[in-house]
Amino acid sequence: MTTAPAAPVIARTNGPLDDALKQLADAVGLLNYDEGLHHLLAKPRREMAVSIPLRRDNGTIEVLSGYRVQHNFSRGPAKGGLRFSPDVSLDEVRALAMWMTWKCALLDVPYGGAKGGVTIDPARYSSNELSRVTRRYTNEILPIIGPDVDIPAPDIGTDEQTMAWIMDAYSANVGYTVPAVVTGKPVSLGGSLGRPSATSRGVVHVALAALSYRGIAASDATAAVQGFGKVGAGSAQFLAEAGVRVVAVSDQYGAVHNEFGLDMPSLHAYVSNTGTVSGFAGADPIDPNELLTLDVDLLVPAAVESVIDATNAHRIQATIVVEGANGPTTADADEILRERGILVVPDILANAGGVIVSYFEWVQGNQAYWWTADEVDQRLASRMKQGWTSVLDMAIRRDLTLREAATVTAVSRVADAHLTRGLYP
Ligand SMILES: NC(=O)c1ccc[n+]([C@@H]2O[C@H](COP(=O)([O-])OP(=O)(O)OC[C@H]3O[C@@H](n4cnc5c(N)ncnc54)[C@H](OP(=O)(O)O)[C@@H]3O)[C@@H](O)[C@H]2O)c1
Ligand SMILES: N[C@@H](CCC(=O)O)C(=O)O
Repeated sequence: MTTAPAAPVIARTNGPLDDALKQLADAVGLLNYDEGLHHLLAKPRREMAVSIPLRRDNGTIEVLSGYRVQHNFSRGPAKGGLRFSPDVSLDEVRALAMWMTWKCALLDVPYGGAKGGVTIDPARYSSNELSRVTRRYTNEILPIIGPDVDIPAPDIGTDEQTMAWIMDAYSANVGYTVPAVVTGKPVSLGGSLGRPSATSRGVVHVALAALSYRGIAASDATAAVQGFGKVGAGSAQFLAEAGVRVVAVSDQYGAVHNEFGLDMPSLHAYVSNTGTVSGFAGADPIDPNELLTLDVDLLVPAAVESVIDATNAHRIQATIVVEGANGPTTADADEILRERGILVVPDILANAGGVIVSYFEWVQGNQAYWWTADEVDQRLASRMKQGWTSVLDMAIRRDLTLREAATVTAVSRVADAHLTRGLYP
């Protein structure tokens, strides 16, 4: 068993579901949809809540809570990550599932939206315990997942290994090997090259486009990145490779700052869950809450929901916020940032790189030829740039924020699918 980490220092507000519903209501208003269609788009199509009994390595028994919410599958199988975090609740998973629907529709990936979660702090459990939790969770949600039904992928607290366990548990149950039941699995089991870095690369593609739109050269730009996991660490690294001066990064327990730019080659020396962020030569520790309000050109929240809220939105100094995380900006804060002229590149566009390459992985399973890492990166870049251009064009044409333009585009595609299929009640 791993050592218990120190208590997190960043406070979170609740209410991602309220934020997701508010964004949908705004889009429905702009699209002039009736109440019935609004209701259809707001309500998840299917939800499952499960209990997960776990015998711990020390012999004691715990019963954990798990969820899988399929918000929509009008455009294809449900799709979305599985989160292991102590903050997981049914409402959080509902919000995340809805955002997956809009993300897939916006980037024209032929999936609906889903999300799963287990209320657990993975840092406090051994790998064997996490394997048992994942396998039992998979067995419980087995009736509603499958390669053409709902396809999980990594999210907070889960990774390639978690996907391998899901694939194994699912395959053992059905009696044959089903790689396409998950994406984000190891390459040795049919995973795609470039999937681990896809979300971060996508974040950086749109971040560079947003900097250019605001007339800021990458080589003159500074950035701060909150969260140093699968999305945040890669974002910091790829921004630095593009010439951006990354002056601060943080994780759940600490943050470091260097006004001359963090020494990214030492990035891999970084150690998480130690109570401090380490491994950055010449960097000073700062309060992680301060990272969000640093005077930088670009802020990339890449950790959890609701970190930019009404209490700190007035103090954000960045010119551009690129949402690497899902739901990092509350609805109240969004309004404040809009009034202050801060450009917010919304999550459903900014962090779509992961699900785009998940789709490549899912499709490649049936192909004779598998794309090289360079081919994956090129295809990803082209879809992200296309997504950025179409959202920006619509925002300018209709005088909308980027979030409104993105949500309106996505919601109208999902509504069209419902109406064309004749699912409208
Ligand atoms: N993975 C994907 O493919 C993907 C794709 C699209 C969007 N996303 C979204 O991106 C975000 C991050 O996901 P991830 O996959 O990078 O997860 P991850 O690998 O588990 O990393 C999460 C990071 O956030 C930090 N963190 C957690 N709680 C925090 C808090 N309260 N304040 C500040 N930092 C905190 C963690 O710190 P510790 O290391 O100290 O725990 C860790 O550095 C989530 O919103 C996720 O939904 C992920
Ligand atoms: N969890 C990721 C990836 C989803 C996927 O690849 O299915 C997201 O929020 O977009």
